[in-house]
Amino acid sequence: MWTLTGRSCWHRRVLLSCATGPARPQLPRFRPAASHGDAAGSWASDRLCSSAGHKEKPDTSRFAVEDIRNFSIIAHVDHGKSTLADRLLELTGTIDKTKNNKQVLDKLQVERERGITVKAQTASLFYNFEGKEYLLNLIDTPGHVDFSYEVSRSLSACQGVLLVVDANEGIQAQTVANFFLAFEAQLSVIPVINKIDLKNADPERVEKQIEKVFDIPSNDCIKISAKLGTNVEHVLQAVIERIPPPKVHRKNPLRALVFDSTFDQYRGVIANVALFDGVVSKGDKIVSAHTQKTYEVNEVGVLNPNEQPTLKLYAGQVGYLIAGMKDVTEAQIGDTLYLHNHPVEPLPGFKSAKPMVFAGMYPIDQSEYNNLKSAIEKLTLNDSSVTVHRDSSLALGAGWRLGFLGLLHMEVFNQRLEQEYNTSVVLTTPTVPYKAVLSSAKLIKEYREKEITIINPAQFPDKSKVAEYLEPLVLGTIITPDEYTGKIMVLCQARRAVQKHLIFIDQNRVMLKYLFPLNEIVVDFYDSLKSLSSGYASFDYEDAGYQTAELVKMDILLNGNIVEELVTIVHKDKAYSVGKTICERLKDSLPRQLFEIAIQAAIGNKIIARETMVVTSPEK
Ligand SMILES: Nc1nc2c(ncn2[C@@H]2O[C@H](COP(=O)(O)OP(=O)(O)OP(=O)(O)O)[C@@H](O)[C@H]2O)c(=O)[nH]1
Repeated sequence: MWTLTGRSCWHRRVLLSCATGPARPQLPRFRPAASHGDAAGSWASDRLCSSAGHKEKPDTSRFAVEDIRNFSIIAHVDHGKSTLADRLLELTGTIDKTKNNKQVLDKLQVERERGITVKAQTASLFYNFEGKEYLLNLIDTPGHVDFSYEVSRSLSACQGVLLVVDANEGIQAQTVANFFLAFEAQLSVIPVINKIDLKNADPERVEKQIEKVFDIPSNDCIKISAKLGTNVEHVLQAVIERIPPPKVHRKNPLRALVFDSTFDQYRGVIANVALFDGVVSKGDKIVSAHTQKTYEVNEVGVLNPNEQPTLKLYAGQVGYLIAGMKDVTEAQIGDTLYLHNHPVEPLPGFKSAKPMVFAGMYPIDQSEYNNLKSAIEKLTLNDSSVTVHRDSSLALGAGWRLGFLGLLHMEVFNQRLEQEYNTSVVLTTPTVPYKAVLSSAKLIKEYREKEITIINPAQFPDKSKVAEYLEPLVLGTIITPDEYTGKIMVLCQARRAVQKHLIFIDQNRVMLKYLFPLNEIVVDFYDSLKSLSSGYASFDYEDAGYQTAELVKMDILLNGNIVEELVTIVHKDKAYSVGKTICERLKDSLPRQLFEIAIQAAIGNKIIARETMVVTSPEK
């Protein structure tokens, strides 16, 4: 028998060693880290081109609404958004042309290390076209499905998009998802076929795909090499000619949408704003429609891509605003800011992000609780798609249960906490949000709702209280060369998926749509898909509601004691295989002990799997 202290100590070590979460989701290739000192936010500043004259306060008053274009770059992962952004920054003189300009807008350390964009980034470009100067506000967006909330928010500040498609890979799953985000937002779409310099590039085939899938005439496509700069000037021309200027009224009272925000230790909240009406200047008194609090504006400016103070910001422009918001809860993404004494109808804002996975997060040491709390608050200001609930665990103490848009999102958030806030955390195994429909009026009264969402498996309500359990569904899109279709169908069936759609997007590429239980794809589906299609299939998914499911709670016991943090919810049909796998993995990963440990998986009182960790003799 363990003493309580002894047990919880040992128990805690067990959790630390096994609470590493599941296998990594789709991790893109690793680019070398940026040089030392490339802290978030500082990287691009020294690359601002002084010869372009924008180091002084840019005067944005000279841009009439007709001279402004607001656009995003959207694409599947790795199709070249950030590289195209680099070339656009160079062509407009925003940064010097040097060989070192690689993904300049990917400023975060995590982005440069992983070679992916996780945070949308804005840059205001000043461009002279046919004797007239334009203000082009560009927002570079992430491609990975876990960061699609960044894309949809960015689109709210835009009238058009550059839809970048790789000339070799063609349309992929995130190309389709991102196109429909832009289409639903009624934005002008300019298709850009990138990487035409590649040996296997087939831009004509990709043009046909774009025509077939998106109904965009093939001669609307611009064929470029962002890497070499080929035809990139045509992209700027198309932005000016094909994207309409914003529809705004400068004479109306101020209406500004907060579409993103960051926290600066010294200056407080920096809100990225798109002005739909009016003008805002330093010294103005503004009100948050969300909190009704009044603030004085300390600074306004454009992002070039670093903050460049200006005298004013005018309707139609995209920029930033600092107004002494010190508390992170004051700056809500989606909020409308207006002038004191000039209330306006708030802008629609954004649908809140729907977390797809939840995991417990705890400080390694409880004395770090307050530091971690403040770090999480600041980081969630910059990443509003993370949801936070207070939680506690016997072994790990006080902590939180955080909701993320996917496992890569969870990893990136964790990495940013470490890199930007110098914290270390324990993350528990992620779970998807199940629901339970309560069975009686008495229970509904007790819980104050008919349906409860279970974000912590330890709180899975007993069957006696429940009319039915529900599991979350997603509609998955898979694009693959035809030769892998059969194997992919088998994989999908094994994941309890139901086929909804199959079309050929060209002679040998298929687009499949399947309804999946979210739980079946969240951990290792993408890895399996990639390995059985030799890396060629791509995958994206969107929320598709809930379905009734036969769910059971599976306890994991170590020497007969339930480990609350390892409780899992599983579909009844998969309980045996999941229980067996967990026991085997625990046996391999737990630290060896001087006593035998029985590792068991149980449903109620019934043991369904068991492994035994044998005694290791102490080293002589
Ligand atoms: N050959 C060639 N490679 C390119 C071109 N454009 C981009 N690349 C390469 O493609 C890879 C991905 O480019 P990125 O610009 O990071 O792609 P992205 O779409 O921003 O990636 P995410 O932000 O992770 O979605 C990098 O290795 C680039 O150097 C091109 O025109 N030709």
